[in-house]
Amino acid sequence: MSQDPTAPFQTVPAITTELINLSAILNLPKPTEAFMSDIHGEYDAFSHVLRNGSGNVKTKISECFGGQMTEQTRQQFAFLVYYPSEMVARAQAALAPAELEQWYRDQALRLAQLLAYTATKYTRSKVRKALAPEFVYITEELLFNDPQAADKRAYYWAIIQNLIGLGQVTAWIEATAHTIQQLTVDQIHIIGDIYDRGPAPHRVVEALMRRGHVDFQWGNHDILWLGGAAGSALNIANLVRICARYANLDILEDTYGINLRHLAQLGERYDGDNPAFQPKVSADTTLSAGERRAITQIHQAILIIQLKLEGPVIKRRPEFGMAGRLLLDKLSPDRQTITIDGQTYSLTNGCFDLVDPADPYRLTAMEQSVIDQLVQAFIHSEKLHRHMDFLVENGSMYRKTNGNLLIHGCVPVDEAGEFVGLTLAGKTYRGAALFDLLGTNLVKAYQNPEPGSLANDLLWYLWTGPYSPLFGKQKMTTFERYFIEDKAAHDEQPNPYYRLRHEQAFVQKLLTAFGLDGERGHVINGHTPVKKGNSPIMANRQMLVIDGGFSRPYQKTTGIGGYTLLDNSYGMQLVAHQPFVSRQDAIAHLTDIVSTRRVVETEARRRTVAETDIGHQLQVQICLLKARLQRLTSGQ
Ligand SMILES: O=P(O)(O)OC[C@H]1O[C@](O)(COP(=O)(O)O)[C@@H](O)[C@@H]1O
Ligand SMILES: [Mn+2]
Repeated sequence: MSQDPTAPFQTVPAITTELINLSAILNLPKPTEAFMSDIHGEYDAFSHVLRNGSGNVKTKISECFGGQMTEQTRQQFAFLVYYPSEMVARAQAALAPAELEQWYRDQALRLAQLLAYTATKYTRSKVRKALAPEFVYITEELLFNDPQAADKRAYYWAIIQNLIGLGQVTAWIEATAHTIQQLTVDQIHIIGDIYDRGPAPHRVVEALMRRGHVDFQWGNHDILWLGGAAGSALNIANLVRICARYANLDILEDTYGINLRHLAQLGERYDGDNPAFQPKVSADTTLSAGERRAITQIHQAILIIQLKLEGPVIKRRPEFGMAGRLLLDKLSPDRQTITIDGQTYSLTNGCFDLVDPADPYRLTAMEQSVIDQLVQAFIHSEKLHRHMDFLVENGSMYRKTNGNLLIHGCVPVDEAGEFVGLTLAGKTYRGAALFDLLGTNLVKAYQNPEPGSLANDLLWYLWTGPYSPLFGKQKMTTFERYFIEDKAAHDEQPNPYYRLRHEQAFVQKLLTAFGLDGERGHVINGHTPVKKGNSPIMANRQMLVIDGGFSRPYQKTTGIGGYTLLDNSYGMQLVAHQPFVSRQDAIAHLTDIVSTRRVVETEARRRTVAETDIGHQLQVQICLLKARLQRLTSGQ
């Protein structure tokens, strides 16, 4: 049971002080929340948005310094807050010693002023926790003293002068810039899909671990990795395939210590030039011809393992309703065609030599040993577990926060908008119950890896099952996308949710079904890139789709980088981002990648902490403390 936070306050003075403290907090402005999703391993782009607080740092600078700065100065100063070490290095390289000293003084003063401005929304104790411990004393002195006050001026400047003289100013600038980043956005909500397609998901997780104040809604791609760590062979086959597809196998080998040598040996059985399996890389890739060839081979080997592994799971779990995905047994004897749902398609780029027509789902001895070794490597990767522990501990299938519902994919429904779901042991789980069932099983499967158990099989269902809220489509046409040219066969049929989510009544029904206020809440979704020309704001502003558009391979579809959402005391704003080129480029050209802000909701009056979930908890504590005070003062 969680501890009673009012327990330490038992005497009249202690209760009185705490009551004053809590009531004051309730009156502070509501802290800013940022919502991001579909980061897909693009660490640099994500880190940029984290550093600029979805454009919020720049807004704070404008508010704090008003007309004092030119646009160029403001931009340079903003970049000092985002990338302090790089911007300091730039100044050091460009300025003569005397100019540099002046620069340090100017920047230190500005940073202290901006920090004071961003800190006004918070209690002193919260600000102290956000300060770098080694500079707490100095920074507090700068924060709470006015450089303009005559009697304090000399003291104030002496602190800055000493920081410079003692060679600490650079470290202080870096620490303070990070504190400003942190205070500009209080809580970060990630609506899923940190992993896959991009090169550095592990760095995204590590950045979030460092930063704290973060929660996740698991995305279907995150589930592949969570499931991998829990020993699901199918999840592993899928994620290794995607790593090969996007030339990211080094995440496995170098970051997570998963040896792919056996898989590469198996790959030698395949055609290194098969066009359907060439890695998807940008034109400026540094892959050698040999690497390209090896990846192409691995890609085929692991897809065939995946397709074979699907057979037994689909057969032992008829309740998953996935018999339509049994495809290897539908190949023609010559492997030139396949018949799906009565329609025969010719196959291109086939690679079925290791598929035994008499027993198509049987793994060869080598395939079996490759996948067994991979499963062991995933279960025992210490670093992977550290990252997945963080995702499990701070994550969930959905989240209700300050009246809003956060979900990666969808709430599965039928054409009429009625909730549908998974029937297990005669019981049908739909709506919130479906999420709860899948979430409980996920944690169970993660904590106790048991390949072949229902909980373990559900990890794969979450990735691709027809009623998986994280997938949201009727089927995943992976086989068809590799081997059939006819695009009609690639259709995955999105759940009717994606049509209905444009309607306000439907969104209100969802909110109510999850125990939220249908009139006031919002559903916040990730998962589906917002295509060029489409609006991310639907259902009379109650449905917000914020695929961050970080994924480079998908930027052709979105046309822009994508969206993030900010919710502060004034209301909600949707921030559109341009594609991010690179960290070096952003710093060299001071490009912010924030293009436009669209107001979703404006509050008639500024919202306070009292109107947030935390505020409601504080109000309960206030009631308890008042009752205790009354008992003490009335002598009961
Ligand atoms: O473009 P890729 O990487 O081949 O992936 C396509 C597959 O990804 C999916 O869209 C799932 O990934 P998302 O969660 O990113 O949408 C599948 O529905 C589809 O089959
Ligand atoms: Mn997704």
